[in-house]
Amino acid sequence: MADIRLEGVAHSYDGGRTWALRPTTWTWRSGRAYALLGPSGCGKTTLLNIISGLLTPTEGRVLFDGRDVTGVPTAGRDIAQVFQFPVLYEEMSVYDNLAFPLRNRRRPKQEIDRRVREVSRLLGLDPVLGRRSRRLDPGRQQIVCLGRGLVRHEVAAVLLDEPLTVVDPALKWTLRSKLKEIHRDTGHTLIYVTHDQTEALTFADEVVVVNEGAIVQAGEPAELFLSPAHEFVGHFIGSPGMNMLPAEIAGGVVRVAGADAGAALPDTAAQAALADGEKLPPGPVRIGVRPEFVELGAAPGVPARVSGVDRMGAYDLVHALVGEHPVVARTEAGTAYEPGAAVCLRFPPERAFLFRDQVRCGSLGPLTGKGAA
Ligand SMILES: Nc1ncnc2c1ncn2[C@@H]1O[C@H](COP(=O)(O)OP(=O)(O)OP(=O)(O)O)[C@@H](O)[C@H]1O
Repeated sequence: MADIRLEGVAHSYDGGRTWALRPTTWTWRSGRAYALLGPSGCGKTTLLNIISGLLTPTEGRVLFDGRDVTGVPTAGRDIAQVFQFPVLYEEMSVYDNLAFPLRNRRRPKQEIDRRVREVSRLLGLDPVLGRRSRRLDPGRQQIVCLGRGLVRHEVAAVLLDEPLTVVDPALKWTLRSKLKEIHRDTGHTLIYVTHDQTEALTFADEVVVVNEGAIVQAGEPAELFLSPAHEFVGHFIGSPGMNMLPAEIAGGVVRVAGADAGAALPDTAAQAALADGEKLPPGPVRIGVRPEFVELGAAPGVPARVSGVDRMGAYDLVHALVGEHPVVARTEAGTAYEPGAAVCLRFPPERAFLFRDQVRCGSLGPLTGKGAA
């Protein structure tokens, strides 16, 4: 296993006209389980193929434990890769497919047998160990591919590119928890590519969110949910995603639709650019607040009108309009709000953030003195 470092890595497929991956510096730390999360076409596979050596980046360097491997092909990198669709030796038995990476490296027979049986047991492959791979359905074949990717202890990393696409939805949950179990057992560095937030959040120690060829934030699942650093993370994670409301900072106070929503507190990064005690500059911002944290009630607050209620069973989603801007609040099931009702919205200080040019610059603080709720 190794720390895998990307230094200023960027990639263009068309001679620099467009960039599938914009200059990226990032370290994948040895032994951690990462999810690489982002929408289709954002550059996830490009990034993965640069790590595995299937692709040489247009710019930058790839380092494995400090060793420059930028020009080293896949075979010289000691990487295991599992693709979206099964790639197996179809005429070989499941046992032989699992044993293949170990035999290839001339591991002792006993060790091979022990590892194959461990992985087989964890992935539920024992009943089909002797069967030819082509006789299995595609879902089972993909599980064999997973096993083959995980069978070696000493790989630099295991890269998984949407590996559960062909697997039955009911089995996905089981397999994800098996993957975690195998990860705990082997301590592999895992990088798991997905565009599915549930898959990413339930699997990874750390989720790396990519959008338009750039890493926009990385963190533990709770951090991405509770403290998004970029509007994209707010939208993409959560269901429904974060509300974004246009607002204005004036005299250190954030105003929305004529009401004071809270004090404008700069983030640490924004604070560093400001003189001691200086406030966030006046002007337009967007308030980001998750539906889970929007409070509905009587004045004071930001005036809104209820436009609809979705009864979800376990909870309700109350849709409201602030002027013409939609806001969703998640409430307990059986809320009494009806479409057309006037309501006031409050955004808890520690749960509402301020964004400029999509990047977080601050948060909403409690109002003191005049205008305080
Ligand atoms: N071989 C290629 N030649 C030209 N353009 C490519 C090639 N592979 C990918 N691209 C483009 O690069 C961008 C990033 O693609 P990439 O496959 O890395 O994204 P992704 O996030 O993995 O998407 P998906 O989830 O759909 O697989 C996209 O605009 C894609 O069209």
